[in-house]
Amino acid sequence: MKLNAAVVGTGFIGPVHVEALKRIGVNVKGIVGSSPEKSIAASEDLNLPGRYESIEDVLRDDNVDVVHLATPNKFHFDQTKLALAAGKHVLCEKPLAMNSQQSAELVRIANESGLVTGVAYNIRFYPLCHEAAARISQSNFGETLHVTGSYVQDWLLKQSDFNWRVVAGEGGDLRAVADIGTHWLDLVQFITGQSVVSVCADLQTVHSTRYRAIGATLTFSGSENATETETEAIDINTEDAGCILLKFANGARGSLHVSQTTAGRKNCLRFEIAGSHQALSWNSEQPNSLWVGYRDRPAEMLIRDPATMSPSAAAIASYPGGHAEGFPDTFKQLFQTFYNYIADGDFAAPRQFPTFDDGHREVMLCEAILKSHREQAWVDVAHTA
Ligand SMILES: NC(=O)C1=CN([C@@H]2O[C@H](COP(=O)(O)OP(=O)(O)OC[C@H]3O[C@@H](n4cnc5c(N)ncnc54)[C@H](OP(=O)(O)O)[C@@H]3O)[C@@H](O)[C@H]2O)C=CC1
Ligand SMILES: O=C1CO[C@H](CO)[C@@H](O)[C@@H]1O
Repeated sequence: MKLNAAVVGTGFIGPVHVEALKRIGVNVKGIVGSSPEKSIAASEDLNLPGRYESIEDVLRDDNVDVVHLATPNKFHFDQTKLALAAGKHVLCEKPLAMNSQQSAELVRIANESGLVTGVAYNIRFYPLCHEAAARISQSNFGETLHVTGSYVQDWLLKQSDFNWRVVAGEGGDLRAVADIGTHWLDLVQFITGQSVVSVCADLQTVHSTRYRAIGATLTFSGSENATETETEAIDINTEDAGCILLKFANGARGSLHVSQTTAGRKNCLRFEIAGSHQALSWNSEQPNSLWVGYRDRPAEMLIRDPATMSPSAAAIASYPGGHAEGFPDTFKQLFQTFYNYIADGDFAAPRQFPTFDDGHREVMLCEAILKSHREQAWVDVAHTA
């Protein structure tokens, strides 16, 4: 079954979606941005056939089966509702919504619609992250004891670095945690099969004022690339960094450090998961190797290779060992899993991709983290819709 897609959002990640969809043979009909001119220019740049001027144009097109939402966070709720009302399957970028009232409503509407919905927690789709999940589910790993790690970047280090994410009204009340910490939290819960049930957070705003270049800069473009020198001062109420203690459902303990102000760390997610017999450690900047630690024999470095990995990990690796796969491949593998599910047509089957339920749980987790920081106390994570 050949499916047709359209992408909303022409900035950093929208074109990544387009590229990944083309690689798996999905027919991408067009892309839309914030204005008719930008929408048409982006479709032309990406060699897409459609000339949509707005999301409404996309939703009117009966030939579009799936809509990808790659817009700033504050648009996800309304755009998802519109797309579902128009009968489109939806793959939404993270975080699913700005708050848990919104994300709960999206779960409800999605369930009632009978359509297929997912959230782009792409990091799960590094093959060695699936391998870690497969190994932890086996008895020789033992019980999960501790889960530690970090997600750190440097693109918001300078006071002159600016992006819509730093403004609460655009990205949400939580920023570094909701923008990148949420990937780590989704990932370790996916790998361990254990939910985070309680959190104790301490967050830090490094720059309580930032300077926005008049003529805004795009994600990852760097303040030095801003074309205008004139700036305006903006008060910032969102966190640049934070530390969070974690309790998992099985009693395991953990800690996460998140920062968008760590010089030299470009986009670095690390985890170490200690079990009662083994430990596993992985770094997104060297994603093709997974460290496996033992008490009574030398540690191993497992190299991404479909010939030696577990079946679930081999299934999402397209290239033989030694042929590095990375960030763009994670979107390809996520989308392949999502589109295969739609094409198979059995929507009662288990979903092997991040769902709106997962996205909603992440939003509730973020809210617990913010509450914990504000109260300077442990907070239990709500688990109801
Ligand atoms: N899974 C992942 O690894 C990643 C996920 N993300 C997520 O993707 C989303 C987008 O982030 P990113 O690409 O970095 O952001 P950018 O700011 O780079 O791009 C957002 C784009 O959306 C466009 N836009 C704004 N409003 C609308 C609208 N109403 N309708 C259609 N388009 C609109 C913007 O247009 P204009 O340029 O005119 O402002 C811009 O081109 C966020 O939710 C983010 O969290 C982001 C990066 C990586
Ligand atoms: O989801 C995300 C992951 O990484 C980006 C960089 O690649 C982020 O900043 C972003 O929003």
